[in-house]
Amino acid sequence: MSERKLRLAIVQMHVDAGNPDVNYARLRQKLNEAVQTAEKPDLIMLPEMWNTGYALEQIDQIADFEGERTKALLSEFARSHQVQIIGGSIAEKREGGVYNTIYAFDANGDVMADYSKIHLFRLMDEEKHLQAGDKLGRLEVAGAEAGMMICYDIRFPELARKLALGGAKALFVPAQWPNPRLHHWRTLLMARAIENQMFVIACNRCGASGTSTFFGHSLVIDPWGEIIAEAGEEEVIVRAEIDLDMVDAVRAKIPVFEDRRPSLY
Ligand SMILES: NC(=O)CCC(=O)C(=O)O
Repeated sequence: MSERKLRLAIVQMHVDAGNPDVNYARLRQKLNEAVQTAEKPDLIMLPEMWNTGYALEQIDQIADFEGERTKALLSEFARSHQVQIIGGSIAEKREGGVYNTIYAFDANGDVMADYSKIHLFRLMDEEKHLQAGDKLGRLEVAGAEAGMMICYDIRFPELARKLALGGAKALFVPAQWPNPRLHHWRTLLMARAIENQMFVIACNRCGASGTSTFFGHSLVIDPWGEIIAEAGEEEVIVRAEIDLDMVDAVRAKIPVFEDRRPSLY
């Protein structure tokens, strides 16, 4: 397989709000399922806040301290299976409060990047319980630049554009995006892919928590805006293969980045 190709395994799973022990056990099982294929994935991706769900009233007590429990599990799994992991996001407690943080691991189990959600979602009370991050999510996959955003972040096209201008060819988006906004989810993800001519790989949770239901529909979208893979509403490992060289081909065909007029806007 060429260096620019990536086999993806996207873990669309249920999350038990307020019950980290159940979620860590479920995740371990899902990771094992993700690598039980004839062709091993190069990269596994997880959904947003999979360790605690949106149990925000108790988040201070149950968030993972400095991500230690998560890093121990994901680093060991990445190393022993020689697979990269975009560790969804977790509720992470550190100095200053609780953050909604992605840790990404290379195939040696080392943390290659981290990103804490920078736009907190008021409709789910995030701003009352979480702290916003203050840096961009950049990493390298298959020898190419890539970016990370979390859920509500996709409503901010400037952020995806900034990552694309910085060289990102793929955007990873873990989410807990509930009903009834499936139309927004699919449309915004497709728009980010088309306008930035990049792959968008989005992992949503499924199942119900309290009065919220989550529709899943994890997606892999190519730089032309075509959907390569899409889940339904149930727990599933979505598998897809992408070739990052397609980004250069699409950008050459319609040279949006050359035609920009930043002096006017
Ligand atoms: N967890 C989130 O950020 C949810 C974002 C969302 O549902 C939206 O409509 O935006």
